[in-house]
Amino acid sequence: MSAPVAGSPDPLLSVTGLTKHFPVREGLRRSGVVRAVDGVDFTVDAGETLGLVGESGCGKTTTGRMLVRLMEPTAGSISFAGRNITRAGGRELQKLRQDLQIIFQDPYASLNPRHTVGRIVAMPLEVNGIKPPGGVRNRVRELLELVGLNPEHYNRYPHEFSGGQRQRIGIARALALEPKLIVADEPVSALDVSIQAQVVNLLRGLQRDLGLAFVFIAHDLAVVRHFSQRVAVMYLGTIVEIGDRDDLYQRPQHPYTRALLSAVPDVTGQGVGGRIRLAGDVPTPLDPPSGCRFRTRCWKATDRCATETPALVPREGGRQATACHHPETGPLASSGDAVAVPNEVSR
Ligand SMILES: Nc1ncnc2c1ncn2[C@@H]1O[C@H](COP(=O)(O)OP(=O)(O)OP(=O)(O)O)[C@@H](O)[C@H]1O
Repeated sequence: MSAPVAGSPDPLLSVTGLTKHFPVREGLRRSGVVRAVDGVDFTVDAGETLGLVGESGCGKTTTGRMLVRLMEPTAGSISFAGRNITRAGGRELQKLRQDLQIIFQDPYASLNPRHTVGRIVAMPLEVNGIKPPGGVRNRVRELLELVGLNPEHYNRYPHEFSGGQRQRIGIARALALEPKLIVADEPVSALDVSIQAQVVNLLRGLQRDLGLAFVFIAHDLAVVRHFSQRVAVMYLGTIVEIGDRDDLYQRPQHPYTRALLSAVPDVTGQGVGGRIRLAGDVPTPLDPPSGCRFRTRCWKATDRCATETPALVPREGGRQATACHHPETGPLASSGDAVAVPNEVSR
């Protein structure tokens, strides 16, 4: 297990060896385990955004849910504001839920259709017995305004709002308890592209004005780039690369990060980094490849990659860390990288 990398020595959130395995059963018999998250380490500073990116199924949502303790980790530890919260329960967990909030991908599914917007946003205050000085109603109106909604719409129902407005309602609810950190799980993926930028800008403004920290989960590297100071790239339950945003986008060292970046369209419709194309499907987390999990799709893989699991090694003066035996060193080409095909490596 490596130490958390590339953050400050006094982070708000620190995660070490975080693991979630889901048992798979056939009848009453346990037949295997889904290694959804398999020993991840990272830190988040107060007021900072860490972007968590990777393809579908790599363990982003599971990680996010463990952070806010909606899911129990199988192993590893989570510390928040200097306290180990991995097994917090009872009143400690209730207090923690005020500091740590989550915004979900599908705003509609997370809003009770039978409750008015006012009631939805007021709910966290009521559940926690918080009585704002000017009253709950005033505080809710303030929150609606803060997220760019009309406070006069207090008595409307979720179905009367557009997708972007519903996500704003979810954000207002998350802000009600004045949290220190918000896990935003694909908060714009379900929205029209034209609305995505508005919601991302709202979150950026809140981060700046309220000093909030975010773990911003997305599969889209372009979205993460606009919002994150640091970025962690996940593959099959592990972090393969983490670093300062500009370093990571300009000089990605892990072949997987390079491949992901080359698939991000730029304004010309070309990949920002050329034409690396990943071969094959993501292997199943029920039976991940030995050694480096990316090796079955990697064009640089050697026999060593099949036998030795690469650790997340700090590079670039500690600002970036990469789990790869054969990291790239140069900047990402602006265009024209060869289409990459993996070596024949046996599993
Ligand atoms: N309750 C569960 N039981 C069994 N397997 C699960 C469970 N929840 C998630 N998984 C599996 O764990 C792996 C990681 O899932 P997770 O939802 O965390 O990935 P993700 O990166 O967030 O994907 P997406 O972008 O599609 O949401 C997947 O293979 C998923 O099928």
